[in-house]
Amino acid sequence: MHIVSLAGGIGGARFLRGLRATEPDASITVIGNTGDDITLFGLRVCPDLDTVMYTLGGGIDEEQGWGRAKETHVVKEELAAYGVEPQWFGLGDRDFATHIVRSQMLEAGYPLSQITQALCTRWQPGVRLLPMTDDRCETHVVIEDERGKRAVHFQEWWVRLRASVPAQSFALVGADTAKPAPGVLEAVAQADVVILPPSNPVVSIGTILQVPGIRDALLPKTVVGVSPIIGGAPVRGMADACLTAIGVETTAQAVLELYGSDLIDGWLVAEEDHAVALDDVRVLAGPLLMHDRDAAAGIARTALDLALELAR
Ligand SMILES: O=c1nc2n(C[C@H](O)[C@H](O)[C@H](O)CO)c3cc(O)ccc3cc-2c(=O)[nH]1
Repeated sequence: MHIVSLAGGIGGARFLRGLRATEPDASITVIGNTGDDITLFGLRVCPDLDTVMYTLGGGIDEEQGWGRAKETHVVKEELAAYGVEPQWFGLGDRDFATHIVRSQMLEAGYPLSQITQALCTRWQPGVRLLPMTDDRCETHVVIEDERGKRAVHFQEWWVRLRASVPAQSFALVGADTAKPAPGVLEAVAQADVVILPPSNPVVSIGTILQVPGIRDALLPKTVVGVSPIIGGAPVRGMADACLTAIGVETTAQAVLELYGSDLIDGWLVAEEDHAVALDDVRVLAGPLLMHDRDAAAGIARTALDLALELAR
């Protein structure tokens, strides 16, 4: 069986760990969000690809959900001692090594997809991890603060500002000319089913769907999504701030409508959202909180079973 999944960071990675556990013999291709990528200190950082890679590879800081386990921060402290900005983004020493390898390979001319494959040789995530695109494509956020109306990089809004300044809009800079990375459209064409984890519907899944060609390739497929919203609040993260910015309510119903019934065939919601309904979409209610690995595997199992049933 071949499963394709789209994924952002922490929620997507934990869901994928559950998917891999519940269906260990399946071939799973993960199309990762690279809209969060940022260049810092001359190094290319790909937070969502790394979160998936470390989580599935056993190297993640489990409590934090991102970055490396047993991390130290000597380089960060040394950079701060030189007064080098930004100091609001926490790169650890072990994590720095990943960004150094990636940046060296980019400098040598390798595309991000091949670099990600090379990094995964070490981590053996048990899935094929592909960036959504090899092209540079970054999410910027239009905000208005005491410095006026301006666009900041997504990470500045997310990490430094903690989404406290309302986003007026998001712009995926480079999206118009971006192409899906090699292997992305082929994997989708070969997929038996497609699963959308409970990742951020705007700046993770929504970003991947903006890469020209990806959404269209998914339309004829059986796609099951797991709602990232439970009872009017995000399962984790600040998805509500992102949804509000694009004029969408923070409800499982509104996110389903945002994705659209042309894309979604099955929609998994929490018990309290059992009333969610949309023509041509099979809605299933069940436990949706990923308390631990078993819970994540259970949710992934339900999503996969629904997808397999709908694909029949
Ligand atoms: O809240 C934070 N999130 C950090 N994240 C998470 C990241 O900003 C976001 O959660 C994702 O981009 C959203 O999916 C990191 C992820 C990495 O791979 C590497 C470094 C960081 C650093 C931070 C950080 O300092 N603060």
